[in-house]
Amino acid sequence: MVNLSERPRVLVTGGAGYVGSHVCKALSAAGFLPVVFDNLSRGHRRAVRWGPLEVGDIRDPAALARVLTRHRPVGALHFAAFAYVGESVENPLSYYDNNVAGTLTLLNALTLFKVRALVFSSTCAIFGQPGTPVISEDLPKNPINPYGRTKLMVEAALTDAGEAGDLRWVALRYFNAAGSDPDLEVGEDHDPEPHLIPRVLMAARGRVGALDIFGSDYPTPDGTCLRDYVHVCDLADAHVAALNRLLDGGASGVFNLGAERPISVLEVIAAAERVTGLGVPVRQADRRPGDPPKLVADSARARSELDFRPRFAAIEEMVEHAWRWQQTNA
Ligand SMILES: NC(=O)c1ccc[n+]([C@@H]2O[C@H](COP(=O)([O-])OP(=O)(O)OC[C@H]3O[C@@H](n4cnc5c(N)ncnc54)[C@H](O)[C@@H]3O)[C@@H](O)[C@H]2O)c1
Ligand SMILES: O=c1ccn([C@@H]2O[C@H](COP(=O)(O)OP(=O)(O)O[C@H]3O[C@H](CO)[C@@H](O)[C@H](O)[C@H]3O)[C@@H](O)[C@H]2O)c(=O)[nH]1
Repeated sequence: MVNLSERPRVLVTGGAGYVGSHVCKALSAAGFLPVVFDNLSRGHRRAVRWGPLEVGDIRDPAALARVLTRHRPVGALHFAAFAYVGESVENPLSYYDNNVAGTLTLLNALTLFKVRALVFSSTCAIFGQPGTPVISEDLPKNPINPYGRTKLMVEAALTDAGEAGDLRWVALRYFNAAGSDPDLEVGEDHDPEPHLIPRVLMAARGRVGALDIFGSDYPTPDGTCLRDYVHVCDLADAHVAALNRLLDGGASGVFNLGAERPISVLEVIAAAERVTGLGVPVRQADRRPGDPPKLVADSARARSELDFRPRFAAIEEMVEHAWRWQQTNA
């Protein structure tokens, strides 16, 4: 029997949230003890299942110092942030405060406690609308919403801090996280829920009214936005690989993580209708400010350096796992 307290501890900010909770499960399976640090503003106590929960805010240096003193982690994974494109356009200062100022406070605490390995949740929203068929790491970064700008600022801070000191870091730029744990131990649980796939499923079940399709006049084949939906469990595996790379002495780096397929809003709706056997009521709506028409990853670098090979690349699998989770939990 493995003694949990002897496992190497890793700090997981935002580990009570959607992506963070799935990563905690993968970290635990890989032999780590995830110590979740979360203010529960958007996460859930019940999603913290594989290690202790420390309730606190990344903008609070004293709370961070207490947790780092108590647990002495070998590395950190940083998910805590606000993460909604539309909300960031409406309330940008809260995004700069939480995502930029909060991360700087965390970085100072990690430096003080000599935690030198950090995996950061970045996003494809840092690119803006590059206009190329797929997005590789080195394309120009011109974010078109405050959310993307906050994440790009953090990448700049990490680059500079890494060059000036001992910090080694990996920024994982996810495209659209989707699906949920097929064992149904954790899932996507936001209130209110802004994301497309859960909202489509809620509309199918009659839990919300008709689904608003934000824009039908984009320069895309069916006029709706194209996104690259990537299964949250595949993202979780990439985090474990990135952490191990850093703990093994590997170099800092940035990686784009997607399933490398463009899927439109209408295609998500069609997949949901196939999976559920239900019709999804829809309504044409205006474009949502801040939305680029198309975001699709080139994940070749992650494939070669992190052995990133999505297990659940089909949109139907992502929708099916999200559907099973919703039916049992919401
Ligand atoms: N979901 C996606 O498609 C996606 C895509 C790209 C990047 N990301 C990034 O991944 C990370 C996780 O996203 P998510 O979808 O799981 O979001 P989420 O809202 O489900 O999880 C974020 C967690 O962080 C916590 N948190 C927020 N501010 C905090 C603070 N100041 N102090 C402590 N805890 C705080 C919340 O309570 C929540 O549990 C975010 O950094 C997000 O920007 C997400
Ligand atoms: O009710 C809805 C909800 C969404 N959409 C559209 O569906 C697409 C996907 O939207 P959503 O699920 O809200 O995801 P994004 O706005 O693409 O943002 C997610 O994906 C980004 C990467 O693309 C991450 O950085 C963000 O954290 C994450 O929230 C977009 O074109 C939206 O306009 C609708 O048409 N109707």
